[in-house]
Amino acid sequence: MAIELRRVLISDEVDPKCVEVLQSHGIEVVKNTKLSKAELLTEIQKYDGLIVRSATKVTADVIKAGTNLKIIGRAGTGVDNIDCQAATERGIIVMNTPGGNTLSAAEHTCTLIISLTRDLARAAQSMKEGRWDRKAFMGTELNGKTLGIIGLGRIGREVALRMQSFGMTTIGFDPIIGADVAAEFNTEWMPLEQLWPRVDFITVHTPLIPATTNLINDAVFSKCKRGVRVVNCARGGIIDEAALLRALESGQCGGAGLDVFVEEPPKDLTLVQHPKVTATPHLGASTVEAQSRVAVEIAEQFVDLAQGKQLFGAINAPALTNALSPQTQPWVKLGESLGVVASLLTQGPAASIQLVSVGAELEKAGSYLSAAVLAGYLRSSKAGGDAGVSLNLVNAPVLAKQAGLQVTTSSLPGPLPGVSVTLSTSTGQTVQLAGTVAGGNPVLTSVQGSQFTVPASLSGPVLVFSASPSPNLLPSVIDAVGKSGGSVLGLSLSNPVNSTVYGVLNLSALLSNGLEALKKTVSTVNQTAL
Ligand SMILES: NC(=O)C1=CN([C@@H]2O[C@H](COP(=O)(O)OP(=O)(O)OC[C@H]3O[C@@H](n4cnc5c(N)ncnc54)[C@H](O)[C@@H]3O)[C@@H](O)[C@H]2O)C=CC1
Ligand SMILES: O=C(O)C(=O)COP(=O)(O)O
Repeated sequence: MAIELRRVLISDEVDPKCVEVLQSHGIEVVKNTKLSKAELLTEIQKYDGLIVRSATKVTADVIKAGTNLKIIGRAGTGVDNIDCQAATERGIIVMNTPGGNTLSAAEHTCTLIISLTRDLARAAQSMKEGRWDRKAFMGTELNGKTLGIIGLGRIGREVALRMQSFGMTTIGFDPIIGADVAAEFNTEWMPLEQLWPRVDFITVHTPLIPATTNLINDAVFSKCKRGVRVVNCARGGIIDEAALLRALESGQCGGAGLDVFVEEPPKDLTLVQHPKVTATPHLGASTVEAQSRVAVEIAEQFVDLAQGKQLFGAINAPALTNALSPQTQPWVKLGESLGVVASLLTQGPAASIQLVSVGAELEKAGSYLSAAVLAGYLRSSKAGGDAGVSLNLVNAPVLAKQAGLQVTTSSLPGPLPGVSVTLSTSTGQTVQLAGTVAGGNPVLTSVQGSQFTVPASLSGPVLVFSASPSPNLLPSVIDAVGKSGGSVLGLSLSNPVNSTVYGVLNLSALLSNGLEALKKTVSTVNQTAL
């Protein structure tokens, strides 16, 4: 499945290679780093894709204004400047380039740690001012000191390896990376409470999330050795700025290296101008190499998606990850169609959907199949999302969850691949559908356990009905379709179950004269374009 990407806006200072790669694949690119918020709100609707660094704030109103937006790319790591929840709800993919700037951020962190031990910035400044003040700048060695690393992900571990070469002992904490993995980069994992009293330096390498906001605060400083030094090259706010200032003033904190701030650029310069602070203006990723890498990576990730090759770096579209290949496309279409048919055969909101995939080919397909069923169901029943938001594999799972729909998926072995969907409504109605892909096209094989003698094609305009079995049923239905202004391209009828048969008619076009004539012939009838 390719995502149509005709025009992309780059609104932050991204390396020119990004433009080159996109343009060389026929994607029109506008780079404008001077847009005000108001201008961005009007401009954004012209674009299918947006590429940013950390400066552009991609807020919910920008996302809502981006009525054609399909993808937001972050040429870098942190996506806290993008309202990912709003993007997900509108079915917009958010992707970053994890790893492209890791080494630069790690090197910058090490630079700040080393600078702090020798008060490098102030010493250099004093010489520029004509002084030769050797007594004022007595440093400390790193050798033999302990570095506490909070967040042992990509950057944290590179910092560990580099600082070990200065003779530092590295200890760290991460809720996901365990002691065994930490040991691989010679770092002793320990709970925070054990870590605080042991460290001479602390460096943070986590995302800014509720659990890490103000992670280093007054209470933490009080548990550390007097004179502990801290570095934040991750996100402003992981170290409580007010608490840091208090600790610097009291001497509990001996120095801070700050690359990031709660407000960027900071209006209040008290911390930045503090003599014990070495501050840089969010330069962690600002190297020629990192910028070149992230620019090319984000552009290539966009191109891969536009060409339907692969989805890499997406942070909000788990269902899409395995759904892009040409082989999976008919299955996605089947899932959507089953969702639509389920909505046509039920009234009232769905309470639960159970999806069972059959066969080894579909063993790992549960996530995109269920997302496809939900997208089809929600689209058809108009049960999820704002009007005007198109439902897709990105937003359907989250909108279904918001609507309180319980979704379960499982897989069964079987010689022939297939999908079965059981949908129950809050009023106790249940519909069970099964389908498969035949000749590359989605088909319905049964309704309520009753098999179609010939599987019903789930493509194009269809009419779905239920009726009491009777020898005259088919002639009457075909006659009624004719009276309603339509012509029948194909027709499939299920075996009777509980004195009901189900039928799918493939039409040349949706019936323009409505369904009144048919309603006289069958029990329930609906039409839709699949
Ligand atoms: N200053 C700059 O220019 C740059 C800053 N960054 C920032 O650096 C940070 C780290 O980036 P990466 O290492 O690439 O991310 P990562 O995702 O590889 O690692 C982050 C780690 O933090 C851990 N973590 C999450 N919650 C935690 C908690 N409560 N306590 C301890 N650890 C926790 C995660 O489990 C994960 O292992 C991010 O905030 C990113 O935005 C990244 C690149 C450049
Ligand atoms: O990648 C990140 O998380 C960064 O913080 C880098 O930010 P930047 O692209 O330099 O604005």
